[in-house]
Amino acid sequence: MSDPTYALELKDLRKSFGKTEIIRGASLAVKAGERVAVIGPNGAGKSTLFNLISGRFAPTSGQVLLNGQRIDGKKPFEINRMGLSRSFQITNIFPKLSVFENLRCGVLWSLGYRYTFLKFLADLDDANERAEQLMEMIKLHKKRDVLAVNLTYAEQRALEIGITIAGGANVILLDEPTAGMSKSETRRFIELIKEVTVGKTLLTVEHDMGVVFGLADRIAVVVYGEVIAFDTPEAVRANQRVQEAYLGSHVADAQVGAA
Ligand SMILES: Nc1ncnc2c1ncn2[C@@H]1O[C@H](COP(=O)(O)OP(=O)(O)OP(=O)(O)O)[C@@H](O)[C@H]1O
Repeated sequence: MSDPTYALELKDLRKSFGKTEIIRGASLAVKAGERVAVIGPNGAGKSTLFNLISGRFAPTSGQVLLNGQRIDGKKPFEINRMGLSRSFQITNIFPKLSVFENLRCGVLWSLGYRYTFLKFLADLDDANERAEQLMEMIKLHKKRDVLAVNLTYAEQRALEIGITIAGGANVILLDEPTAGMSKSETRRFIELIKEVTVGKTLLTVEHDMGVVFGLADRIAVVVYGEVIAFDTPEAVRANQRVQEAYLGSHVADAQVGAA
């Protein structure tokens, strides 16, 4: 039976590419409103998990449930309309449109096939209003008419988050949201992510341990295609199996030390 108290559930999820099994029975149950960081060594399968959740890949077996409903095997846009939105490491903003226009496109796109042309005209006011609200939330209201191409890198990432949340999805997937940012930009950005995802369920793939410990209520540790631990940052830090499998590496030690 599915449990709608979980915003997102993975049940014995498996994915093979050719003969190689990359995701090997991953299970995870994320409560509504939780912020979860997915960590693990390079090649552990974090991006593949995100691709399975967002519908880019269909699993070989197992289930993915969004708010208690099966979504495995559905198309990305169907999953999006059911309430899950993903932003990519590769930016998906329109460079030649302004901040406002980018957000409005995000809002209108999320309305999808649900409206006819007449309804579209009626919705336009709502979409404008929602785009203005989003602009305030991501603190780009002073850049309203600036073309996205002319924003700083950090501003572009903020815009991308605005587009990701534009449709009002309640489960948000962010792939390395602070990649490429300076330390001070990263600190500000973590606060921004926290603010704009209040009341939503957040999953991030993250390499930066400072971000992980600053953002996550719980951490899912993926090693060799399985979730070997899912617990609070403190408990994960103290977990023997995690230390052996992942945090024991020199690089991770240095990262955790810096956190
Ligand atoms: N489309 C694909 N076809 C074949 N193999 C793939 C495909 N996508 C991923 N893989 C393989 O699956 C494994 C896991 O990759 P994945 O990108 O999910 O790991 P990751 O944990 O996100 O790694 P990183 O931290 O380096 O981004 C890798 O060995 C990768 O080569």
